[in-house]
Amino acid sequence: MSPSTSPPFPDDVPTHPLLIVDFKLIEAKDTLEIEKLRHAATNLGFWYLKNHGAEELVDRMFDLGDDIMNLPLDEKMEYEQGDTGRSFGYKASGANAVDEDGTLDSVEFLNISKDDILSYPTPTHRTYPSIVNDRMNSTVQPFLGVALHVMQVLLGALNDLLGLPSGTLAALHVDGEASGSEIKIIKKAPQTNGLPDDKPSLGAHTDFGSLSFLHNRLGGLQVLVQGNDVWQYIKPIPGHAVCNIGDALKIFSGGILRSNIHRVVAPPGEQRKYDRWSLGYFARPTNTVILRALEDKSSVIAEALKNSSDKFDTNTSAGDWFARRIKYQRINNRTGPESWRASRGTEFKPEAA
Ligand SMILES: O=C(O)CCC(=O)C(=O)O
Ligand SMILES: [Fe+2]
Repeated sequence: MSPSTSPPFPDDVPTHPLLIVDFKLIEAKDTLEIEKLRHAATNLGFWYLKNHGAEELVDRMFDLGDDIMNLPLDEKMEYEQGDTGRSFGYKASGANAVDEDGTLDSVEFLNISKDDILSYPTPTHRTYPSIVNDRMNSTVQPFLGVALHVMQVLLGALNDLLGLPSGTLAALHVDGEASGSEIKIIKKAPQTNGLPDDKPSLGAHTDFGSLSFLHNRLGGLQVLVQGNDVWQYIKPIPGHAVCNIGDALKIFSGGILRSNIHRVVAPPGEQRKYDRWSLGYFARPTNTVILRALEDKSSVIAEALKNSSDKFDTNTSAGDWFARRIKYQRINNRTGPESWRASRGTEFKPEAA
């Protein structure tokens, strides 16, 4: 699993270079670094983040993931997320569609709710395998602590870039108010089902929430850059997280921030023979927050809306938006291509469906 024991990322596949943002400089309110963040968040909506302070905890979370995924399937299935649009818990490989034809996904993951971690040992939403509980204090809570700090600093910087009154975005993401925020540990075993390597193991999507903080060791994550019809890999760089903007921030910002489409395929080259792990923290707004542009709070956003045909007013709460997207990816809820369309977010273009 560690970078030293798996083959290097090949140099003959299409990759997309991301800007590297230094977290410590953002924290110190360095003007040039904040400009770099502005560029990344408004153009591709993806960037590398270095000096985030989570690296050692990420390794411990991957060890936890390994122990969880090695549990017998029937034990993991006791914690299955179900078909009602709930995200927290276990999802077996093949439980979701990756496209409108209903092709099955090939990743398994465990999602652990921020609310459940903060309220532990009292569950807010649900319980988890005992391996998670056993490492709650030593590993899960410390990782969440770093992730929440990173999110709070980045949300603060984006808040100011959008010309919002101080604390506006923070007030939409309050710890202790129920939300879809979660840690996600994903395993993709080497492809054995004869599917070609470029068949997505996790279908093309935009992220559902506000900001994502992603860690991976092997390649497989790809972005589709606007104006380009070739999917490009994001090459993992040791010690660097990948951050990206999700639908909620795109909508709050009236489209100023970009929520870009991405997917996961088999790792490239020799890496394809190895298990691929990824770990994410997904920050999402409080469930009751309505997803609409914050034009009444920022002249910058109001101005962006004037020049846009989209009014960014979904009339939907963050909780409902999130549940809908989860629910209609589930293969058990599939009636036809319309189910996949019902699971789409801001990336949805009828002509591309
Ligand atoms: O595994 C990855 O690298 C990306 C996962 C992802 O995009 C997601 O879970 O939303
Ligand atoms: Fe994603």
